[in-house]
Amino acid sequence: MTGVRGGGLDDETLQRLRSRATQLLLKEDWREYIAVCSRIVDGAAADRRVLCSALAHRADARARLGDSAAALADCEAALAADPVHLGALLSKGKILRGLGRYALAADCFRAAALAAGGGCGADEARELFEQCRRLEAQARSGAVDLSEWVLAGFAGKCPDLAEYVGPVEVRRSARGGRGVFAVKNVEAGATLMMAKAVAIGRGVLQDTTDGGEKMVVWKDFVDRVLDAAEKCPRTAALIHTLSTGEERQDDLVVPEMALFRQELEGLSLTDDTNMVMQGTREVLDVDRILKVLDVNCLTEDAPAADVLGNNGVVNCGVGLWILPSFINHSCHPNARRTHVGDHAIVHASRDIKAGEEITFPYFDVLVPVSKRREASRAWGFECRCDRCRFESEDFTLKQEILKSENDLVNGGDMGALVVRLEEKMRKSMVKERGKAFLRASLWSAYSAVYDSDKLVRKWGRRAPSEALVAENIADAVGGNENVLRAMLRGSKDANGCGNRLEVEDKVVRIGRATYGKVVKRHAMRALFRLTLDANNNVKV
Ligand SMILES: C[S@@+](CC[C@H](N)C(=O)[O-])C[C@H]1O[C@@H](n2cnc3c(N)ncnc32)[C@H](O)[C@@H]1O
Repeated sequence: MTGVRGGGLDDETLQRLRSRATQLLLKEDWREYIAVCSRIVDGAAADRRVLCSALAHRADARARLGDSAAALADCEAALAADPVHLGALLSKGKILRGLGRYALAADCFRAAALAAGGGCGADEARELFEQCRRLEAQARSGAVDLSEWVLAGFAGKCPDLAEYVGPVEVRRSARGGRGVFAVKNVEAGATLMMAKAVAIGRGVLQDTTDGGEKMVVWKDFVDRVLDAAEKCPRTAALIHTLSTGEERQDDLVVPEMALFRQELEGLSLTDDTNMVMQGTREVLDVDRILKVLDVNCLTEDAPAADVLGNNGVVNCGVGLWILPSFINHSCHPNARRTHVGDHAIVHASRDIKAGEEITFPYFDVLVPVSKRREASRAWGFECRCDRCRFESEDFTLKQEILKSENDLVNGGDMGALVVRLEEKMRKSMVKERGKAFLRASLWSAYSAVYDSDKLVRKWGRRAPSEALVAENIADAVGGNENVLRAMLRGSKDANGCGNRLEVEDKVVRIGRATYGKVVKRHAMRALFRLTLDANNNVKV
């Protein structure tokens, strides 16, 4: 005779359901798997052991589908029945880790390690406990070291990263709407924030890819954002804080910083924030999300972005990162971002003073002011940064700037252009910052000279050295790969840039401003090699 479980499942049925669940698990058919687990849960109410493991398994599957709230509810139900259930503790810890609640996750893994004793699961629990402690420290300090991974040639899984909100605050910006501001002085290279994407769309595209494949990546990405917003009220609330591009700038609400911190529960939020958290499900429709994505998506191959660890694969990567979405554009930027897996790390690309607005370039800023104006209009705004104002309003230089831009378009001897511009700047006593702005704008003329042995022979003595120009631009426009490459090349004959040690220091400084302090000095050399090897059309 077969035994009958309290809730009505006999042994034979239970065995059948378990075999079915194993098949579905192997096929990763999570929806069916959840349905089978639910049948076991419903039928095994009186058998605590069976009930708890079915709940823990269902929690795992629900978490895989992104339904963290339902997954956590399953874990709580299992732990209410058996507070030291190993599977439920591990599942709960993993879900909390995924939500960035590292301290609570570490508590679960500690309890799981104790529950496992020396037996099966103990090593995994201890390892997860250590990982969550590391992530918790990262989330507090932002201290990350990617050096080992870089030195290993980005082999293996990319390092685990936490979310981090550094010394920054969202405030009203003079550019209109909101912007992100430094709340204390920040050194070039320092991490300002680390954000995990709400969702990412990636495709490995051929060089010849047409728009169709990109559309598939985009559609897939949009579906993921919609899914994430539907399943998680916090994600929906965060998306709701972003601009759709249709509001009056003055109507845009400045969100509380607490909203961006993962350890949201436990913090006291103002009524405004609570209202945002509670009221978003109703107002966050597909149409609104699409508009938000239009204004706020970042692409991995954009200017001011480095992707670490893609090992040269041609990638089309688009994503939504909430806090970085509040960063405005400037042609005189002070920040860059590094993409590691699904995380965007934003760092200072030059020294930033407390109170200064954090900006990164939305488009290539090593081009003349007229081109930048076109690009900002395509984005739907008029850039009025100090560099744009200097280049469009300085009366003494206006003619020279126009002529240089024309020469650039029409081709010809770029050496003559560079020497004439340098002469004009010298005569007009343009300050170092102004020189940097103009050299950055006419960067393609300068690099055409440095790239050509013939032009260097012809104009080299009258044009400033490559390293000197690179250093000058990096001081004003911030470190970036083009400037770094020029500094690396120019440092071999860095006349005017100091002795060997001084030049080496300058190279490292620009390297740090370009890649951030997440890569230490000894590992930066590997990135320098990649920078030098990269083909010439690498982004800013
Ligand atoms: C990713 S959002 C940046 C945050 C936005 N300011 C807000 O309040 O939500 C991009 C939008 O910000 C505005 N923006 C960004 N940089 C700007 C700039 N330099 N000048 C004027 N508007 C800018 C534009 O409306 C742009 O479409």
